[in-house]
Amino acid sequence: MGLLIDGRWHDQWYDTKNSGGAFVRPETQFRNWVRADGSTPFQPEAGRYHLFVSLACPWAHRTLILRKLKGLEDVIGVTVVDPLMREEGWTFPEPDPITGSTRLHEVYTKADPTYSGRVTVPVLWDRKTGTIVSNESAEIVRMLNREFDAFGDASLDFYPAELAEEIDRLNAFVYDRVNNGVYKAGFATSQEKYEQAFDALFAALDELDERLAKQRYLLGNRQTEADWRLFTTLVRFDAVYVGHFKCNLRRIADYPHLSGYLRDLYQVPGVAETVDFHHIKRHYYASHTMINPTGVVPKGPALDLDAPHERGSVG
Ligand SMILES: N[C@@H](CCC(=O)N[C@@H](CS)C(=O)NCC(=O)O)C(=O)O
Repeated sequence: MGLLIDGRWHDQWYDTKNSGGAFVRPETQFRNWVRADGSTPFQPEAGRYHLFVSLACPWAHRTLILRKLKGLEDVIGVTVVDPLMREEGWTFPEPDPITGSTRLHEVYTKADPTYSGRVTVPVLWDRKTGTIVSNESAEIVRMLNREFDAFGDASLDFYPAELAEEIDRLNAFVYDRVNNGVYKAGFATSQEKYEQAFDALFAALDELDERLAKQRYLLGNRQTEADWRLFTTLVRFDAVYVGHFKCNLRRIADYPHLSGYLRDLYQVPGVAETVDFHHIKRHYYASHTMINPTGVVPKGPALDLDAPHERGSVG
């Protein structure tokens, strides 16, 4: 695992020395937008854009879910990286047909030969101009939700204007405490920073569980972007974060409402196809050798996400 400095790859892990043992996620750098109104150089077109994802990564997973639900599979192509992320960072099992790269950092230096920063998934690539439009999942999902409606299912809107403010507010809370919260717990190198992240995470899960006692989804009776952003962390939680990231006060299976809510979302047609537990477990347990030096991947836990969710009558 490493990063690019002036376009050159360096194998080096996150430095937590300057932050008292806390994991601090760096800002994403490619922040352009595909816009249907022509206000940017990136117009929506079928076959023009391509996603580079890891099936293990919760941030990339958001983009795969939106692509699936919005019916954009024939419009936007996908390349999946190898589950293991080691000395060379993310790599491709065979040279990527879109850019000819064997490692994701080559995709970054094709876009910007002097790029400095981490090489992360997801990446939204523009085949026409040979560059990265965005490597920020939160913004890619917004593009997929709205800007490709000429090609996908325009009747589905996961970020409706009347709920936008509330979605943004919940997203900020869920990002800090849950999505990034599990990483802050798992990547902390001091007891204190780990415990802070752990306490904040479980207080947030308790609050979300209570909220979901009264309503089927986070914003009421319709699925929104906020649900899919929470889902990708919940679905990894019992398989990986409980053990590997030491988030073990409770499992999602122990929460009366979050557990059914997770199954409810998992059973939305098409979503289960975006979930790959082999990639998920192998990536985390075998890539983070500073946390799990043997790289041995646990066989369990037994999960039954196809069990009845009984959420239809909530709210
Ligand atoms: N803010 C980014 C974060 C993406 C991210 O951190 N992805 C992880 C995989 S789960 C990654 O590629 N990490 C590689 C690294 O940090 O070197 C987003 O949401 O798109």
